[in-house]
Amino acid sequence: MYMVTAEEMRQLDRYTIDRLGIPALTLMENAGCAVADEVLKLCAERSGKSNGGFSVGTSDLTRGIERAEVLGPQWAEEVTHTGPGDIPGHGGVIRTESWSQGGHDLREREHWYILVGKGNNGGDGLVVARHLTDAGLRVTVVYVEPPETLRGEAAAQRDIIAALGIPVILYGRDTLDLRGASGIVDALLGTGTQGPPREPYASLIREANASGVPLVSVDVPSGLDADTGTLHEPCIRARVTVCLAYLKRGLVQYPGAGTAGDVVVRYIGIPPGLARECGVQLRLLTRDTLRAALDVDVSRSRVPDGHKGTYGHVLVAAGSLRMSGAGLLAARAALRIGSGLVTWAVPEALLPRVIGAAPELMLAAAAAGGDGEWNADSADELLQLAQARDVLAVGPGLGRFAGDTGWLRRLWEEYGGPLVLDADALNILASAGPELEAWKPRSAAVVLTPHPGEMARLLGIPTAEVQRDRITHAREYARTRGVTLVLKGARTVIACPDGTAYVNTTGHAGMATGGAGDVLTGIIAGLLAQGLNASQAAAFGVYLHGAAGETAARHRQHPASVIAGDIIEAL
Ligand SMILES: NC(=O)C1=CN([C@@H]2O[C@H](COP(=O)(O)OP(=O)(O)OC[C@H]3O[C@@H](n4cnc5c(N)ncnc54)[C@H](O)[C@@H]3O)[C@@H](O)[C@H]2O)[C@@H](O)CC1
Ligand SMILES: [K+]
Repeated sequence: MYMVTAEEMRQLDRYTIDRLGIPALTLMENAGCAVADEVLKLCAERSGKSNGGFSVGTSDLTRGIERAEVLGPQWAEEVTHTGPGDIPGHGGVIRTESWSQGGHDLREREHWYILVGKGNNGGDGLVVARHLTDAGLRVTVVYVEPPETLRGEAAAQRDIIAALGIPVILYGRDTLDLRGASGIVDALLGTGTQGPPREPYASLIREANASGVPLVSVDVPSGLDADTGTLHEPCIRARVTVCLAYLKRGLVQYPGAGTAGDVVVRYIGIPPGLARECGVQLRLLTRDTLRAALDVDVSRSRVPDGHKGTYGHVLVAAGSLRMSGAGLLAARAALRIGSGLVTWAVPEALLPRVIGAAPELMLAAAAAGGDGEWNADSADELLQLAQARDVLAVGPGLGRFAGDTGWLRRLWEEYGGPLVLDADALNILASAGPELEAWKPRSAAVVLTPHPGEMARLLGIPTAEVQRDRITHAREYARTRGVTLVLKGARTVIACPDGTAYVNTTGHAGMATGGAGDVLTGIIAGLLAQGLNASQAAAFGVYLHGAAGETAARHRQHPASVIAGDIIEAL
């Protein structure tokens, strides 16, 4: 599934309207219909009729066109049998699907307020108001600005609402108490928002949040930066966000993801493939994306006559006296993900202490010096060890590194296979600063796996700035440095040198635990060793890491109890 910025969405809208000739009013109609459908589902869930929704012909992609799920006796479609379909000459079934959900009951129970802004988001809201009225709900439209100020398609919708006699009030002039509502549709601000909501929008958003009533946002919660996920003050806290046509980036990145509630992306008539044609390169990372966009064999089939050489040999250079566990976790994860062989290189003095820690691992001593720490002399030994290995992973638990950037530069320039850099290796890379420009470009892949703090050091900016727009920073770095970059944290971003990028959704907050990152390094290295390219290994590795964390949480019965070793065991 593609993810777009507000500007990309505007271009896709314009293309659909101007070049394909689909009228803007049609898109707005579909949008409003889709949102009304989601509101009705919420009503049905609330009344206990939770085994379905009700949809009109503008149905979404996943469920196909012209679906009608039956919600209960008074919602049922009428079916007239005109004869068995298999007897020639007898017609088929006549089925009438009524949008009206009917019943006095519903009107008594459901009174929805539709908060309408001045732009097209408000226009969508007016379509919702009409459809909910037709479905039998009690509806009140709340204009935040005088209705005369609406323009274009939104003005056309305003006139229809007036012609139908649907009750409207003007915020600030008429009395409004949202607390009595059964639900609120937030159609105040969409992708056309500039900066924090101004008055009177801001006050109305605060009132809606304070009402305690379930909120359904149209496209994005009003007050959310659709591109970055930054929350302006104030911002709607939605129960459900019905996102139109394509997922907006801000709904997937925190803190935006935390204020959007359940996000439903609905088809509104814009061809789904248009995003690709228009050059959108950002996708949500799902099994489908892995299969279709990244060509990953998610079933992980193995050749029947394979041997350990078939599945690659990883060299992990990680761990030091005080942080040997980081190295062990990375190396064990590389094994568990299916590498044929894994060699774990440690400083010589550490070797006797880790023998037997994981009998499946091969061990190697590097960085002689007697203090159990890494030093600059180890470059030769590592390069020699790496020659016969398919992947080199460096970084977890290196600790104090007694040397300068020259050590890493040698591994970078002289090792010919894929390189995975994490943790302390990233700090060495960051300290290289602009000198990095002079490093010989690698022909084999580099995968960097920074957490936000490490990313901030790589970029020389504050961590908060990285977090403010994770997608943009990750993509910029990957493109300019020619590396595959995994920016860790909730909703990990995977950015590739060609500009494509993915946002992961697997995993949970319980994975914020010591060593989880080391496990990811091992997973990615292990996938590279098995022949996946850097984008595949990074994306699939992140996806599997999160999915394994979910399995571990179920096993432990609480996410907080998951520790890094559990993630390895759950792989
Ligand atoms: N363009 C299209 O073809 C379609 C657009 N759609 C809807 O249209 C929305 C985008 O519509 P618009 O571009 O009209 O923009 P919006 O409706 O998001 O908002 C624009 C209006 O809000 C005002 N505004 C902007 N920032 C503000 C702030 N911080 N405080 C107070 N007022 C502010 C502007 O003056 C403008 O009048 C989408 O989110 C979606 O809901 C859908 O109808 C589908 C089709
Ligand atoms: K909105």
